[in-house]
Amino acid sequence: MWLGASDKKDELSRTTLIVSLSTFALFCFLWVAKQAGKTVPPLPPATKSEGFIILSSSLSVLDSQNSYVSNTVSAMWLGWLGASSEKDELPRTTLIVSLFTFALFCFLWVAKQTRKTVPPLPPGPRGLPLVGYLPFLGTEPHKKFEELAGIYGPIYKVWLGKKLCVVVNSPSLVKEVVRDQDTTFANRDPPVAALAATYGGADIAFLPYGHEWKKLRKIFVREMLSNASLDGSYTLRREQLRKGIRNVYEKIGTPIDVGELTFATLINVMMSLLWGGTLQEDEGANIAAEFKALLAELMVLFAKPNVSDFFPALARFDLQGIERDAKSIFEWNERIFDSAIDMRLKYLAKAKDEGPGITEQKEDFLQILLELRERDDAATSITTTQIKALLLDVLVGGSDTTTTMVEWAMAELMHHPEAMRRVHGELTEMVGLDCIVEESHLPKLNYLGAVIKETFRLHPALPLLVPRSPSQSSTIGGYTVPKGARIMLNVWAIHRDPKIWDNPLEFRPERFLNDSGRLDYSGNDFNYLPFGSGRRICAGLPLAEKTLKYVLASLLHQFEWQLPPSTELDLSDRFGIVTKKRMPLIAIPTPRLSEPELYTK
Ligand code: HEM
Repeated sequence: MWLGASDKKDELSRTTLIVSLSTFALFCFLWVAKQAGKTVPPLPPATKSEGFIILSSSLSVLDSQNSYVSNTVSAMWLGWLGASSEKDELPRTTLIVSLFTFALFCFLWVAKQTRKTVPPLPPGPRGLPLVGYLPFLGTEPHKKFEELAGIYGPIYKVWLGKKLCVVVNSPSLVKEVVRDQDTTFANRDPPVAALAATYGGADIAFLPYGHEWKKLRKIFVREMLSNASLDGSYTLRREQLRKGIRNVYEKIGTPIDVGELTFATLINVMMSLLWGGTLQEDEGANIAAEFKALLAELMVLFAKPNVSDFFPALARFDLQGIERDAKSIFEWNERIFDSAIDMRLKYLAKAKDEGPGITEQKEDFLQILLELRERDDAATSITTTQIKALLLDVLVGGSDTTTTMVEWAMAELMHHPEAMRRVHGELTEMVGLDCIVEESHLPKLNYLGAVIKETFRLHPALPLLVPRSPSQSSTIGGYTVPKGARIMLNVWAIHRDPKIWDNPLEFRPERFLNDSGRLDYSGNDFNYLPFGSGRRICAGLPLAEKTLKYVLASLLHQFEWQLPPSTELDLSDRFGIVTKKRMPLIAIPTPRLSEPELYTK
């Protein structure tokens, strides 16, 4: 079959084989003819060249059952090859040529087989020399990637400058990445700006998979965000949220930027979880305002396409100054963290002098982390840099994402009055209009839960998750994914795939009501992945889930929200590290609750 095949790639090795076989046949013919015309010659003196030894020993193996014949034949070969008779010249040359050609054939065949076992790179659009597909990506890469999925299928590649990106668009291939080969794909591919702003990538989000990442993640999930720790910090969250609600109440009847209000509230919530009341009231307020500006700037920097990321050879020139700006944010950040740590240490020293009891109220994240720093055990103790990296993960991971989702959910509800009525109905029934929402109410708010899930489906905050990178060359969907490539899991396309979702572009929370909880945030169903999946799934998920529902339930329970007169609701988005509403949601609150005191509690 192979000899008759017309595959051009096989042509060279086929020709080589044919030449080698025919030369060998010619040699056999000449040798037999020669043997027929003479008697067996006496044994010549052995000439010990390497080739003779190999040849003789291989013949011995072939004929190991008859050592006499074997010895005789090998002796003949040795003698014949070593002889200098002119009569032997032709068959000898023929043998050498045939052996050489045969070896060449074997070499080509093995090379071809090796090539065959390495699958090709995924298909993908052709780009321009040097810049690849960068000029065609536009300002909405998530939509462009969705469009390309329609053309190239469940996996494709794009070259962005010198960076090979592989985009995975189907649940079954996402599963190959985050479940079947999760360890291999558990590295990140941090952009230059992220490295500059996160202690060189020393935080959970950007550390490569390995011991340090596992240690920090364990501390984050088991110590900082454990159920006990979250329950214990409820009063901190409640206090900050109540402050936010009071703020809204003071502006009743006037247009409010919902995103701005939520962001400010969440920064306060996160800072309170980080270091509680360490900072004085007005100092805390100043720092919260500074952080707000800092994070907003950081998000802009992270979202900017950076030449240094696409052309690593140019990174040291920092052509756009992005690394420089990220470093200056980092320094600012560093000062705030240092001062909070310093104040806490002074407080602890004072507490030690003044006797026990005073430290008990401070079970915030900073306290947990400082206690870990004091441990002698290298496996669990952490450095000051790691403390700051973890604090940063809470602030960066927790504020912009959650704010974005509050804004989207509010906007979708205002766009779908029937869904808004249902949410209000549920809140009235489960909480009542004579008291305020507490976290204990949240599990009962099923419809609001479905609204949030549907919002995540239509508007995933990170539509391509946080890119991963394989630690070794691997195969996904039958294609090679080389070590170090950037892997983007296209949650945006999966959440909008009509083969998976009925009328995917419609906002229909009901689709999550009757799924018996199958579609949750755990990342086990690869059709629905707003928080990612596998080892690298969002580390802040328990806090995110709680905070988002708590903030939304409170804003919706206590107020009706209307658009300002003669404005229209805009539901378009703007791609970024977190993909948000293009236009801020501006809405006018009016009170829903019976007693004004309920707003100032
Ligand atoms: C609505 C809110 C949030 C959303 C939508 C969100 C989404 C995500 C996503 C998609 C990832 C990447 C997962 C992957 O690669 O598979 C991620 C990672 C991460 N998130 Fe969140 N997140 C949210 C809130 C939070 C909060 C509140 C925190 C911290 C308290 C947080 C901390 C982190 C960290 C540390 C990582 C990196 C995990 C790792 O690489 O191991 N996130 N998040």
